[in-house]
Amino acid sequence: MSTEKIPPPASSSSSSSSTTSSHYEVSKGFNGLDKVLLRDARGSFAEVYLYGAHVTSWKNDQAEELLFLSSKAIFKPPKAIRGGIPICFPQFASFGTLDTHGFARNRFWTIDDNPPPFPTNTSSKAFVDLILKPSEDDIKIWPHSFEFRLRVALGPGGELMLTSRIRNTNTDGKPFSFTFAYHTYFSVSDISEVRVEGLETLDYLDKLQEKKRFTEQGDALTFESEVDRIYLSTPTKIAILDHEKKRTFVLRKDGLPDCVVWNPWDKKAKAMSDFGKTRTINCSF
Ligand SMILES: O=P(O)(O)OC[C@H]1O[C@@H](O)[C@H](O)[C@@H](O)[C@@H]1O
Repeated sequence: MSTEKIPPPASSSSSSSSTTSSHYEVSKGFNGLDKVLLRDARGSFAEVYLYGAHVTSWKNDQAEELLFLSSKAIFKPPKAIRGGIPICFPQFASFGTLDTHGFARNRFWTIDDNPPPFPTNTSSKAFVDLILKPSEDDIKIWPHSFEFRLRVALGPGGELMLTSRIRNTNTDGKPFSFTFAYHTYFSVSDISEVRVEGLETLDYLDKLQEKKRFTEQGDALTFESEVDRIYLSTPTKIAILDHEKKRTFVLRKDGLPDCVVWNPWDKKAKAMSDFGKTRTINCSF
């Protein structure tokens, strides 16, 4: 994910650290939960809670926050954090028997300082590798053994890069299938001023109409009421244009064909005790 923008001036913020590596710092966050801080040489920043491997902040080199994090977010297990980037695994939404969006977003992940090498080397100097393995209780509700490795990195231009590697470690060699999403909440100024480009002419399942299939007609997707759709077979590049902020989020993805666009609008947002406001657009892959 990256942004293109005409930036206003802003000050930078700092946070005290308790552990450091050459690539990240570990610090205490809300309710004493551990969080990892990433900073690059140009001043871009990301914050990742080990609870859920949840990215809760991504700032550009002007210290502008790019993700929405609800002011009412509850940083307390087993509740998932509202905003940022929840990881939905092994189930997206209610596509299965597990609780909505699976359990990875409300488990404690650990830092993996010795991950298997990546096929291509990234030039990032600010990154962290996290890992989740199922507990015995997890295996009772989802009977598969796995290793989920997530790398969160800041790219050379301050881009936020997430890479997931999921390995089947079932001892009997049994395959498993899963659904997965980065459930990113982007911070936008006024949702009525936002357009999403790259989804036009595509088919989508409308979750507000019993997942019926429709074809997107407009030049770009705009918002006038609640939207909750799964766009199918989407391109590798999608853009979110925020006219008021004069900012464009450019989303690039690989290996994740579908794209979920969700905005709860006022009524649904108010019904969620941990939501706060609706100036957000949720794009999940
Ligand atoms: O409240 P949760 O479990 O984080 O889910 C938030 C939303 O997640 C979206 O992906 C779903 O399409 C919505 O229907 C849902 O309300």
